[in-house]
Formats: sequence, structure tokens, C-alpha cells
Amino acid sequence: MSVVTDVEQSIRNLRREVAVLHAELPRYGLVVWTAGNVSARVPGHELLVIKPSGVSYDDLTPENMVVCDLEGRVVEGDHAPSSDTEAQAYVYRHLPEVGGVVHTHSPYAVAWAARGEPIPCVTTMCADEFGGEIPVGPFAIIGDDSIGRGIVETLRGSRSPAVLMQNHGVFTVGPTAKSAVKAAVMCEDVARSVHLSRQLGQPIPIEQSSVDALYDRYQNVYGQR
Ligand SMILES: O=C(CO)[C@@H](O)[C@@H](O)COP(=O)(O)O
Repeated sequence: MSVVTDVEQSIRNLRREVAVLHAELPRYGLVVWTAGNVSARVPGHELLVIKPSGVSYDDLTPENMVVCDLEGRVVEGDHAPSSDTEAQAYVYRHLPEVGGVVHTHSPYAVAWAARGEPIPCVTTMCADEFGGEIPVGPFAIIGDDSIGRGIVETLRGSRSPAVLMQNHGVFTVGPTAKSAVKAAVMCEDVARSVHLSRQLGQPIPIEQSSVDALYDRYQNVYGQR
């Protein structure tokens, strides 16, 4: 009988989880074609599981997910890993609390990113999930860890699990890949609501004390505990 080690079982589970979570990105209108990606850290190991680059969302399976080390080198997999692997590996190396990273090109959030404008905290849902404005990170060319550096330097100074990388798109982080997907979904909803509000007037900022109270309730009380 073959003994499946813990890490092998963990990778098997994460392959399935990451493959299934990818379907949420087109489902919520956060990506088109093959844009965007999801990754998860392998707990207790210097490894991550990420999408194969340029593969249609319809063709993503647990088997074609790619396992990489935290330098972005392929450890297990028959496909080239996502173009954002080095960036996401950088995030995992420098933010140990992060268990999942998501990247999208969701249209309303990208419109804010194209202006290099943070999304102000003018809705209770923004306060709940992001604890303040959704910040903008620097313009960075894809392909090495410069996007990762921009994500880390921006998120280190913010409660937000989302960052709008200037002229590019959304990167979100969370303790799990699912929580990072949730942040990406809510980031686009907030970007759209505030965009629409700005068409007909100036949205009203929420007092910081109320933002703090809303964030604390949502993060620590809301839902089934
Ligand atoms: O962000 C970009 C292009 O701007 C891509 O890296 C990304 O959306 C999708 O790339 P992958 O298919 O994950 O390699």
C-alpha cells in the first residue's frame, strides 16, 4: 500500500480547490478569455499551487494546476505556470499570513486602476471587507517580481485585502484562496457602486470610527461563527 505523505495529500486537495475556485472568476464577470489567476500556499511548505498560463477556464482541472516553489520554479506539473507566478511567490515569501492570492482584470476596478485612483470608502460593504479605501499600487511590468513588490509594499500599509495595480488590475490576498476570491468579487462590486455614484454626485465619506466599527463587526461577528 502506498503511503501518501501529508504534503502529497495537501497538494492533491489544493489542486482541486484552486481549479474549482477559478470558475468563480468568469462566473462573477471578473475576467475574460484567459486573464486572471488564483493560487494557494501549501501550508507548512515553501510551495504554491497556481493556474497554468494561458489555459482556457473551461479546460482548467486539478491535474493541470502547477506546483511551484516560492521562487516561482516548477516543482510538479506538465504546463508552464501563470505569468504571475513570480509576483505571487514574492507575496507568499513576504506576507506569511497570506494563504491565497487572486489576480483579475475586473472592468470597474481596472477603470480605477487606469486612473491610479484609490476607491474611497463610501459604502458599508467597503468598510466591512476592506476597512477603508482600496489602495493603488505602482505600475509594474509583468514577468518578474516587480508586481509582487508593489503588492506587498502597498498592502503592508493597509487593512485592505485588495490592491489596484496601476494601469493593470486587481490583486487580492487572504488567509485562504477562497477568501482572496471573495475579496476580488467584493472589490469589483465596490468599484462599480462607487463609479455609478460618482456619475451623479459626490459620494459621502464614512467617518473613520464608523469604518472601524463596521470592519470589526464584519471580520469578527458577521455570519455563522
Ligand atoms: O495580467 C496579465 C496580463 O496583463 C496576465 O498575466 C494574467 O491576467 C493571466 O496570465 P496567465 O494566464 O495566468 O499566465
